[in-house]
This record gives sequence, C-alpha cells and structure tokens, in this order.
Amino acid sequence: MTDDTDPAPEWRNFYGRRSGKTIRKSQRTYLSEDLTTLCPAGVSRADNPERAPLDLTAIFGDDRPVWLEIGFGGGEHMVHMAATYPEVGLIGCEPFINGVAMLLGKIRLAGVTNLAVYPGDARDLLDVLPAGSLTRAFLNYPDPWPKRRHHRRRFVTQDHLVPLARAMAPGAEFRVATDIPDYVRQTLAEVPKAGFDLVGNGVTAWDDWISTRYEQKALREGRAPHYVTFRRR
Ligand SMILES: C[S@@+](CC[C@H](N)C(=O)[O-])C[C@H]1O[C@@H](n2cnc3c(N)ncnc32)[C@H](O)[C@@H]1O
Repeated sequence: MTDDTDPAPEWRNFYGRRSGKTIRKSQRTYLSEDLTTLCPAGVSRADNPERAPLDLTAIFGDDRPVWLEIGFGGGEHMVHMAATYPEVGLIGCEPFINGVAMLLGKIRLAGVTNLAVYPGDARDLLDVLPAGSLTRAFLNYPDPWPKRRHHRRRFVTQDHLVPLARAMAPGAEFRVATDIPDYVRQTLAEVPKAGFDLVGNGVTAWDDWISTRYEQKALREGRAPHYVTFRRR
C-alpha cells in the first residue's frame, strides 16, 4: 500500500518523521480504522490554529468526569482505567506511534469505549482542554532525561505543569509514578509551584494501579517505583 492509498497517511507521515520508526502493516490497519474515530478533531495546531477549547461533552457523549493520561506508552494503564471506571472518560496522548498502535489493539481486546486518543504531544492537548475540565491526571514513568543539562526537558517543569494545572479542576488528583529518585526530587519541588498540594509520596501503589511495561522494566533492572500524589488547589 502506498501513501496515496492509505486512508490516514497524515498520521503515518507525521509519526514517521517524529519517531524515525516504520509502522508495521498490522499496526497501520489499527491506525487507519480506529484512530479516525478515537482521535478528537481540533487538537493539532493544523486542525485548530485558534486553539479553541475541545467540546468534551461531544467527545464522550455526556458530561462524565474526564481523566487524562500523559504518555500512555503501550496503553495498559489507560485501558485498565477505562475498564475499571466505565463511568469516566479517559483521554490519553502519546507521540510514539508504535505505542498508539499497541493501545488500539488493547482497546479492541478489552472492548472499552470510554476513551479518546491524541497521537501526539501533551502540550498540544493541554492547550485545548477546557479550563478546569479534568478531575484526574496520570503521569506514569515519564521520560527520565537523566543528564542534568536535560532536566528542563522533563514533564515536571512549569512549561508543562502550568497548562496542566489550568486544565484541572480544584480538588482534582494528579498522580506521578517514577523509578528515578531525582525525578521524585524535581516533582516534589516543581508541582506545588504550579498550584498543587502533595497528598501522598510512597512506595506502595494506588489501590487501582496496574503495573506498566516501563515499571516492569524498572523492576527487572532493580529500580524501585515511587508513587506521588497531588491535589489541585
Ligand atoms: C518511559 S515511557 C513510559 C510509558 C508508559 N507510561 C509506561 O509506564 O510504560 C514515557 C512515555 O512518555 C511519552 N512522552 C514523552 N514526551 C511526551 C509528551 N510531550 N507528550 C506525551 N507523551 C510523551 C514517550 O513517548 C513514552 O512513551
């Protein structure tokens, strides 16, 4: 199949450039068949240059609570949350196209319908989420950027946290899981500055947690998980 006949060539081209990876034919099928319905219109800058807020009621079909997962990786946590909380709408973003394809496969297997997917950068999505629209957000094993000169690329910087705080309702919960002690340090220093209070910081997972691919890798390599919880002021 050539680019000209692919029903969703723009996604393949976009991610081909970003990740430098080839998308397998089976994954391409998921992308073209499922992403069309799961990806809300109006998130990308090309689609929505004015950055008008998304209509979450139209996306989920009613006024249900909406939760966000940033960087869902292979999607196991996102599908688990969607299945555990069918009364909630889950919106997730992930720029790694093979991760998006894995999520789409898991959505098919689980038969969950309360999800929306943005195959791109969290900042694009945060820009267009209505103010105060989220009641929970998950940041599971964000890219660690271990070198000191790269710490400013971490998600837990004000460039990301201020838009996240704007999108979250007062009292909303923000969960961060990481295996990197210096990431915990930066999280504890930066997240409260953006308008959150720390409500939990431990090595015991949340009751409804499901271990992710990245957590399994960390455990195999001998790194201990940290589970940090904040509440939006
Ligand atoms: C270390 S992986 C963890 C994946 C998954 N959450 C897990 O626990 O297995 C970090 C993920 O964050 C994604 N990511 C990095 N920057 C991002 C951004 N700006 N917006 C959304 N996702 C991002 C990466 O593509 C990657 O899949």
